[in-house]
Amino acid sequence: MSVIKSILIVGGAEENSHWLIHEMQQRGWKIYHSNSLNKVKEALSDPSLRVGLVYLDAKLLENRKELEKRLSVIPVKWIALIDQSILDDSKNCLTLKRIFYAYHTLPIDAEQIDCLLSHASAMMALSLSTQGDGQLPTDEYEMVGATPVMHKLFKAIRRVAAVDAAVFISGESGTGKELAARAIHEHSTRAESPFIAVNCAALPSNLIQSELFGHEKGSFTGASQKKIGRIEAAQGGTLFLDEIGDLPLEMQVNLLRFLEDHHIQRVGGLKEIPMNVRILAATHINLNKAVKEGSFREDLYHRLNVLQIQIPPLRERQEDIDILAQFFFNKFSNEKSLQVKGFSQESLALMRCYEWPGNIRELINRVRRAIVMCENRLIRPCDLGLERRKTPRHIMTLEQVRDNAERNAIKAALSRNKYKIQDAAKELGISRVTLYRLLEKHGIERQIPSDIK
Ligand SMILES: Nc1ncnc2c1ncn2[C@@H]1O[C@H](COP(=O)(O)OP(=O)(O)OP(=O)(O)O)[C@@H](O)[C@H]1O
Repeated sequence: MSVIKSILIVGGAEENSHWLIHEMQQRGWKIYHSNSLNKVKEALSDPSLRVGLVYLDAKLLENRKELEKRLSVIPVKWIALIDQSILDDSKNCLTLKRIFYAYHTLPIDAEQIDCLLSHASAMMALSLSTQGDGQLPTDEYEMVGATPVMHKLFKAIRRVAAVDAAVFISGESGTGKELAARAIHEHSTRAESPFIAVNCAALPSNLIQSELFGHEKGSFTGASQKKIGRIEAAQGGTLFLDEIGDLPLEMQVNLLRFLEDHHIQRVGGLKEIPMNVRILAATHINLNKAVKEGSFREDLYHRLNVLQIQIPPLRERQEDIDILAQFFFNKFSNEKSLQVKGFSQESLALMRCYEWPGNIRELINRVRRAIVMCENRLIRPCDLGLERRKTPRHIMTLEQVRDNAERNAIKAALSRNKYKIQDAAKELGISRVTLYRLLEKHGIERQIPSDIK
């Protein structure tokens, strides 16, 4: 699931801050609001606080040094809410650059702020995790994601977790269906009871009945002991039926019967055992199609499909790739005493435009492999096995083409202007702050020019 979400909001005229607080609460953030930087004690005791929003007006900027001092001791990534005119003063720009993760010019666009907050929050959690305090850009179920589509997913998970109906989780292989199922369980009132995952595709056909429903001693050759089945093991908790589309038709009938009357009978047993189990099911195949083709029972499909959760493929949330790659890098890099510090810009760029047919599972494998194979400070495309997979120019998205053009123009302007930010920005027709932001965005190395040190 997403970062446990708390924000500290500082300042703002009453009506503006009320509106902002309301909008952010709607999007699942927990808010601490203070009119003054002196009164943020309560927020500081919340370990999930990773990001702060401050209305940076001319009054606050009057005592710039004091402001910088106060902001920098609060361990969050700061986002400034500013009037466009603040950028006219180069000293303001410096303060923005030094202290803030990002800024947003008023009026507020709640969607954009939500997105900025998610990124800042995830980046803060990443820095914390690299400092070794074990905090990650996730909650305890380790679902990383800062994009709007992942936000929607986290919200949906919380919503379905609050009720007890069956949930059908769909998504391509390796997208995180099981992780989502665990998150639903952990957020539900059943969290203290067992979560049992069954991969229906991996059950040997002759043992499915006994695996799911259990058996009594001596009920068939080899049944030397009584065995509790997976359904019974989930008593009081949640049963996750993965790859449900692979369940043979005859087993589908038995499962349906259990879903309808909430009782099971062990193989060879006579007793009807009452069950209290919540069912979550998933598949990567199109079950609608399977129903039409007759390989999946329609009545069972409707029983399982009361609520739906759809997990997006990785290629539809490219903006999460950097965070995910860094997350897995942090997770696995202690496997090799590390010379390796992270990813080269080229690797990150290639990862962003790669299709990821195996989704997050493939990303994990490639990052793990790269950590082992890498002989340099930074992981290169060849370490990831992505060097020949560069998306050919003719199928680049417009966004990628724009990105490349932007990066090249900035590099050329910097080099023409001897890396002087002010001159390069002037030539490019943008403010210095914008140029700093773009350097950060494209990971372009820079020298701090003497005129703004
Ligand atoms: N959002 C996420 N953040 C971090 N790790 C993730 C995320 N989603 C998935 N993973 C990791 O990716 C791997 C694959 O996830 P999972 O097994 O849940 O996928 P799945 O969709 O159930 O796969 P399959 O269709 O093959 O059963 C797991 O190691 C899981 O921990």
